[in-house]
Amino acid sequence: MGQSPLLQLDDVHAYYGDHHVLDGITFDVDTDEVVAYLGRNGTGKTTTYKLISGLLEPREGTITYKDEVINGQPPHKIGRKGVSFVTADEKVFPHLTVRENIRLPTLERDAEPDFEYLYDLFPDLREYERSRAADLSGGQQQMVAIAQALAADPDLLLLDEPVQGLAVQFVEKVSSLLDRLTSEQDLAVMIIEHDIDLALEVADRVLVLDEGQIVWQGSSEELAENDDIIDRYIGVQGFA
Ligand SMILES: Nc1ncnc2c1ncn2[C@@H]1O[C@H](COP(=O)(O)OP(=O)(O)OP(=O)(O)O)[C@@H](O)[C@H]1O
Repeated sequence: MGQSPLLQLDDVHAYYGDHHVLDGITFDVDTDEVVAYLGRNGTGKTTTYKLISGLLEPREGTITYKDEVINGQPPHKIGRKGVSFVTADEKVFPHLTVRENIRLPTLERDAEPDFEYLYDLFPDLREYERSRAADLSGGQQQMVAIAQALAADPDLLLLDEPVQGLAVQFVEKVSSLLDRLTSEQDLAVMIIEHDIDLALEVADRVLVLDEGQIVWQGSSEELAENDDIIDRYIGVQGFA
């Protein structure tokens, strides 16, 4: 018998009021893989992250993480089990310093983040560690948000459009960062990304969501050769 996946969603449904946003989604994520979660705006990708991280409860279906059903558990409990969610907005506390922001997830534990490792991943942050997050650029704030998520020593990192609106050199940094993280740690990453080229570059596997259903899944290589799926469900939304 093989090892069970890190994360399993089985026939998961989610609603906002009467709005049926996720209509029975089923997928697995294994440790050490980067999974791109693609689809047009408003199809339910962020909602899926909210379910996995406990911000929203599925109306039907099960979410299993490390062999435990986690539906309905509060976010702080799921966070302690190893799930870190980097949201697309409200990334950092602007009035806190970089170092204080990074420390936040470990405040209630008896542990300090491994600042040396984090500053080695993000050298800019060592230089700005005493600066208020508000004084940093958008790309630097994004690094703070990812460093903060990593400070919790996650097993599953959920990234929601991590390079949206950022400069090309930052896009390259995220790509090499994910390579490094998955080779150095037992970490699974899901990434919501509208830049299809970046998604295909960083991901091992791709899930495509449309109207609340997973309509395609396969390797990045398979998707790169499947113009039909790209045109129908993803479209060309790269950053010029
Ligand atoms: N808090 C909320 N209350 C009501 N409806 C919501 C709420 N959040 C999202 N929705 C709706 O649920 C649907 C799915 O939203 P979601 O944010 O999950 O999509 P998405 O695939 O992440 O989109 P995008 O790529 O634009 O971020 C959309 O129709 C959205 O308007």
